[in-house]
Amino acid sequence: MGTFTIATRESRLALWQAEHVKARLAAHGHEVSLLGMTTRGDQILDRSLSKVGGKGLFVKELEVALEEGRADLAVHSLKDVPMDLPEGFALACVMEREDPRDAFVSNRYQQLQDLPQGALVGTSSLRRVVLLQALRPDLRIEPLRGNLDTRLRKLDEGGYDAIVLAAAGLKRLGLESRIRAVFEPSEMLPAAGQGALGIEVRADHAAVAQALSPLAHQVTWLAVAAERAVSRAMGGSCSMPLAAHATLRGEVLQLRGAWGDPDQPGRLVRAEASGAVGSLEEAAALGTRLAEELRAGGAR
Ligand SMILES: NCc1[nH]cc(CCC(=O)O)c1CC(=O)O
Repeated sequence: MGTFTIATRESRLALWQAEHVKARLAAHGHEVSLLGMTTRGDQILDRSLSKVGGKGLFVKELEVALEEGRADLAVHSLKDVPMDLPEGFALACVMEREDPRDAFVSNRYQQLQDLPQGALVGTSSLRRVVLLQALRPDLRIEPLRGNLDTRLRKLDEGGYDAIVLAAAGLKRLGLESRIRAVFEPSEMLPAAGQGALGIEVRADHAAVAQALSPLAHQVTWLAVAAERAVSRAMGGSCSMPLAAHATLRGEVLQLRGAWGDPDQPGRLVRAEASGAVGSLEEAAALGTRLAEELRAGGAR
């Protein structure tokens, strides 16, 4: 049995996720402690993330802690993890996915369709912006940043008619009652990896990788391998409005993707691909194929 330290951001959601992994490892007889830290992504709250450096901002400080041996593993929302980890790091485990869908949150309206003409919706995700514009071109969409509690507070203070958040984060924090409606993936396709947790380790740290193996969820891993391959092949970052979502039916992975044109609001390219997959490599190949179809449809 091992003794491990988890590097974690200190937002309520990050701490929930780290505690979740801690409990799972403890149930397998390991001794686990947490090392909380603040990342650049947590500090920069005034600018859109896509303008200041993207996904890596939430991950870098945690990787430094792993590198220096102050921690053995870092728990991430997979959605926030760059497609290619830096040399020397590995994604050792993908855990079972929570609800991957986006949620409509409002204090006055039950669903998107109920919003009046020109209503104000808060989100800073370019993916959500382009998908919302496709559903409701009349809406005014304004940036909304900060951790979950901050975003909900800004809604409650009257800054927006509605906001869109990942259902997974709300459910994990016991805030499910804030969800007025969930968007089905057919109307608002989730981001690659949304709702799944990924655990990063130093690539040479075999003991922790072994301890993590019983926590892995193969069905989720196959799905997110395909989704992340779409992002990788598209050169995806959070400055690209890109969605990718896969579900496994038996052996067949069904993958959908959508790309929004930042220069042409409302224009969306969609593609679908499916195939039997038995390995992460095959799942990733399906994602690469889907990216080719998006490109063939005009995505850049
Ligand atoms: N980009 C922020 C982020 N990263 C992970 C989650 C929670 C959902 C998840 O685990 O995918 C959220 C909040 C949100 O998108 O509303």
